[in-house]
Formats: sequence, C-alpha cells, structure tokens
Amino acid sequence: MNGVVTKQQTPALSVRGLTYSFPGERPLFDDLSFDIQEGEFVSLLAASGMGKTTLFRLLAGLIDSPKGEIVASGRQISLTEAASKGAQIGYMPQKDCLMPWRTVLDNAALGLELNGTSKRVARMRVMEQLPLVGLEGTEHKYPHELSGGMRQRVSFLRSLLGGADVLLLDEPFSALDAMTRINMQEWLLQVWEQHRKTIVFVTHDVDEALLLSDRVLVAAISPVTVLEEIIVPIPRPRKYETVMDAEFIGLKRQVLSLISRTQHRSGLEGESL
Ligand SMILES: Nc1ncnc2c1ncn2[C@@H]1O[C@H](COP(=O)(O)OP(=O)(O)OP(=O)(O)O)[C@@H](O)[C@H]1O
Repeated sequence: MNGVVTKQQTPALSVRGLTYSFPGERPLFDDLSFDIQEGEFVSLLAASGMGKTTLFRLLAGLIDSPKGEIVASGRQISLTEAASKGAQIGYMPQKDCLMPWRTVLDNAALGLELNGTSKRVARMRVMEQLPLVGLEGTEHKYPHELSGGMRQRVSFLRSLLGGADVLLLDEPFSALDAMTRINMQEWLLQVWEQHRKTIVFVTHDVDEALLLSDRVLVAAISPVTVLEEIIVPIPRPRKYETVMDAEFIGLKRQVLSLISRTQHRSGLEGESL
C-alpha cells in the first residue's frame, strides 16, 4: 500500500524528488516521488492547505521548483521546462475560468486555438464534441447563462480538446450542490470510460475519490514526503450507487484508517480531510 508505484509500463507522468516551499513558508513537499500510469484515473486526496493546487501548478509549469524533475510520456524533463510542455499536461483549475465575453463554442475552442488550430476547425471540433458533454444547443450561450455544472463541462471540454496527454483536474466539482455533483461524477465516469485519458483528480472527498479512480493517493501529513496508495479494484462501469456496496465501504474504511494511522504516527491526530 506504500508510496511509489512500480509497474512495468512507461508512466504517463513521473515526479521525482519534488521539494517545494513558497518563499519564507514551511515546506509543502519534501523529496516527493510518484508515478501515474497511462490511461489511469488517479485521485489525490488531501486536506485543505496541504498543497494540492500548488502541486498541480508545479506540474503544469505555472510555478517552478528548484528541486525535482518530471518524466512525461517517457521523456525526462526538469520541472522548470514543464511550462513549455503545455500540450502534454492540461490543467483545469478549481474555478472554471471561462471568459465571460466568449460563447460556449468559443470558450471550448480556446484550448485548440492556443495549440495553433484555426478558429474554423476548432469550432468544428467543438460542435462535434458538444453532445459528449451534454451541451448540444448551448453553443451560442454565454457563461452567465449556464449552470455551475454546465460551466464545468465547458471547461472540461476545453481541457480535453487541448490535446494534453495528462489532464489535471483540481476539485472541479467542489463548488457544486450535492445532486449536481453526483450527476457530474457519473458524467465524468462515462466520458473517461470513452476517452481513457490519463487523469489526475484532486479532491478532499473520500467517496468521490474512490468512486472515480483506479487508485487513490493519499497525502496524510505535511510536508508531503510520500503518497500512500489505495488500489480501487471495483469493476467499471460504475454508478453512484456503487458507494453503497460493501466493497466500496470496505475501501472507504481502509482510506480513513490509513489517514488516521498516518496522522497518529506523525502526531497530527485530530486533523482531518
Ligand atoms: N502564492 C503563494 N504564496 C505563498 N503561500 C501560498 C501561495 N499559494 C498558496 N500558498 C500557501 O500554500 C499552502 C498550500 O496551498 P494550496 O492552495 O496548494 O493548498 P490546497 O491543498 O490546494 O488547499 P485547498 O484544498 O484549500 O484548495 C497554503 O498554506 C497556502 O496558504
């Protein structure tokens, strides 16, 4: 159940020896290493403030670390070069970040346009894919005319079409009400089962992590030096009702016990996700 995953195939993403702190702040990561396999759906589960968003920003090359490296799709690059690898790692931030002056069509086309696709072709690709995200007929609407779930789906489509090999999704459903969130989880499961992109999904919701993922990586103590691993062997396709299955509840118990044991060992008992 421990730390670094060692499988034979070339990982889609490897992080090695990542160490990071904001200037003058306590370290968030200390010599952290982990792998994400191609086509995997992996959730990263951690308490608020542990550095999940910071980790994603490092992986997406939005901030730099002086120490550590990543290997993306078998090619070794340093973290400082990650920014230029924009096409390999797509980052969907917590907030949907849609441009209010652009329609659904043009917001979703942005990822393609930034990769050099002409506006006309980008729009065609979006129109083809709108049904996949349940947004057919909304192409001329503006973000303020959409629900929170619809906005997240536009944002997701933009990331999906951006052509990245690995998608980093940062708590995409955290601002949604419980019902919409369940619908979005089921929707994401369906889309992922069709596309089989490599997805790293950040959440602090244990059910969400287990329902969606092949593996759950838990950051239980800060600074994060290791990610504890729980494999989720529940067969797919999965539906939300899966959360009530005995196997699911058993896994949830494992995750919660892992968190409390780790925090106990590190003297952090009482803190929770
Ligand atoms: N630009 C910054 N400068 C200094 N400190 C920062 C900066 N950004 C984040 N931090 C600090 O780094 C820590 C980790 O922040 P981060 O947003 O990565 O956490 P998180 O695990 O994603 O939290 P949440 O679940 O609440 O979104 C926090 O203590 C935060 O205050």
